[in-house]
Amino acid sequence: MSSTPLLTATGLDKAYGATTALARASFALRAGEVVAIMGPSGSGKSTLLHCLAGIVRPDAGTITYDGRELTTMSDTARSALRRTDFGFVFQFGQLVPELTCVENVALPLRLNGEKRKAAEARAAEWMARLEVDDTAHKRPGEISGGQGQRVAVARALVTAPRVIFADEPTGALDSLNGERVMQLLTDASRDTGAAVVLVTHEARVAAYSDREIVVRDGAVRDAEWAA
Ligand SMILES: Nc1ncnc2c1ncn2[C@@H]1O[C@H](COP(=O)(O)OP(=O)(O)OP(=O)(O)O)[C@@H](O)[C@H]1O
Repeated sequence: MSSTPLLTATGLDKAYGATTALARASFALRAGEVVAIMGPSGSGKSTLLHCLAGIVRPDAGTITYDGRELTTMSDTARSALRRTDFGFVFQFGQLVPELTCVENVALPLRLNGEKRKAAEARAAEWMARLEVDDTAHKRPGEISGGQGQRVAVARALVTAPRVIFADEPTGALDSLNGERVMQLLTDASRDTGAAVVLVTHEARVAAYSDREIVVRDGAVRDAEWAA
């Protein structure tokens, strides 16, 4: 491959007690590409995503992001990196119920020290982009599931991350809403140059990616980066 990967994982092992979640899993992601992680239930997809995002520390193996070794970084340094360089979209319950939607979208900017007005102005731009500007002053409990996921995508994009990690982002949505979320997410990532790592078991969702990899029994089948 011509371009150097932005994020590389090599030989990841992870066990939870007697359960092996990852076994010599390897993965590489180029800047700006959209990759779908597929595979059977329990095969290790979410564990791989969480390791790549610096949320779970693998038992063995290395993860390099933009020249930095994630596995040996301090927890503080990894948290800082997650806030500045990564965005996250999960399946459920990720919005803070007490905050309005615009406050939720602005939250990552506020955590990075931005003033409320500027943060909410930028949040409002992303909400318009994701076609949920009408939910700005509602709370998450007052909007639909599809709107909630689009608010979550706006929140993931608001810090201009280089990588967005999405774990079953359409898993709780009907197919029409799911497709809309995927279209808006991938359009926005292509415009901003953010890479997307997406866990899904739905071929229809994976179809929005540039490339699919398959996890089986904790190992990755990745034709493109195979030695
Ligand atoms: N926190 C945990 N504690 C104990 N076991 C875990 C934990 N997280 C994952 N596992 C186990 O590790 C294996 C891999 O789980 P993982 O969630 O990564 O799979 P998955 O492919 O994402 O599954 P699914 O498609 O069902 O979400 C499974 O056997 C799972 O039960």
